[in-house]
Amino acid sequence: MNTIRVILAGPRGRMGIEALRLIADTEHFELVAAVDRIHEGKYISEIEGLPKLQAPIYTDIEKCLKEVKADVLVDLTTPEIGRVHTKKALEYGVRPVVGTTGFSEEDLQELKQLSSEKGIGCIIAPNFAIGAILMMKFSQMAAKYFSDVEIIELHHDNKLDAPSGTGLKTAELISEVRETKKQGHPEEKEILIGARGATYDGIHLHSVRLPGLIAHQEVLFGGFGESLKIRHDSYNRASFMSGVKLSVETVMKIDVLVYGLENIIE
Ligand SMILES: NC(=O)C1=CN([C@@H]2O[C@H](COP(=O)(O)OP(=O)(O)OC[C@H]3O[C@@H](n4cnc5c(N)ncnc54)[C@H](OP(=O)(O)O)[C@@H]3O)[C@@H](O)[C@H]2O)C=CC1
Ligand SMILES: O=C(O)C1=N[C@H](C(=O)O)C[C@H](O)C1
Repeated sequence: MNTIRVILAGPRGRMGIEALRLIADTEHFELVAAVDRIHEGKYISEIEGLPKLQAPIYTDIEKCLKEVKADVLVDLTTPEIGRVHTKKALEYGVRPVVGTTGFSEEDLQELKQLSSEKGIGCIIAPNFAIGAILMMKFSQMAAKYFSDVEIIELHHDNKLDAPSGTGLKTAELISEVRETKKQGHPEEKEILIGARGATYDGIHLHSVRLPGLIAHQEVLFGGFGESLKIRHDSYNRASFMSGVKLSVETVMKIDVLVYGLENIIE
């Protein structure tokens, strides 16, 4: 297999550190640079707690893309900077693999257009864990038979975006097949604003944030005298890494933007 040259944005983050380990442990991946908010001009190996990789750190994505020859940019940062990184990578012909969540519909449309104009592959994956992809697929299957559904996503309390990318993607997938309906009593009233959660196409989405959690989601379906619950739990961030690896390998073979690993894992 040819070596894939990777730039990683967000190397000191919870996901970034795990991604550095993945790159270090994968023979055909090479870390050629990292984009961080601080540590301009240093090497990853000089930063305490990070693997001993000899890759330079840049604080400016454009400078990095100009100076470093790379195939793929893996972005694990924040929506504000992640959208800039993704756009710049596409402009410089580097294929983005984006785990960062919180992009708007407009961001996705703009990036999709740029990717197709440039003919450069891009993967935006709200969740890299195989079990989470299956949870979303199974939920879409179930929604054909159960149109009453509520999503509860539970995350650690350092998460910036709500609902989670996974919760939103699940609602999108369900709404593709679900008969549109308003759930609950027609005269239902929220005594406390927000009690029924957010809604996407009439699907209620509830976000829980607690210390001790990592990433969890339940999709609850209700029918006549029965219910179905589909749950996924990530107990550590290593659970996302097989999906990151697959995405880095797959993005090299595509020339459009793919949103969601359910489109890759058949
Ligand atoms: N797709 C998936 O499967 C998963 C996606 N995620 C998503 O990945 C993203 C990162 O999550 P997580 O690792 O937990 O978050 P962290 O907050 O731990 O890491 C984010 C990192 O991005 C860095 N950062 C912020 N601004 C910039 C910038 N301007 N340039 C470069 N780096 C920057 C932060 O640096 P600093 O510390 O200095 O602020 C931090 O190191 C989130 O959007 C999250 O939702 C998370 C888990 C799984
Ligand atoms: O921030 C996180 O931690 C996670 N973010 C992603 C999301 O928003 O769905 C994926 C996973 O749930 C962990």
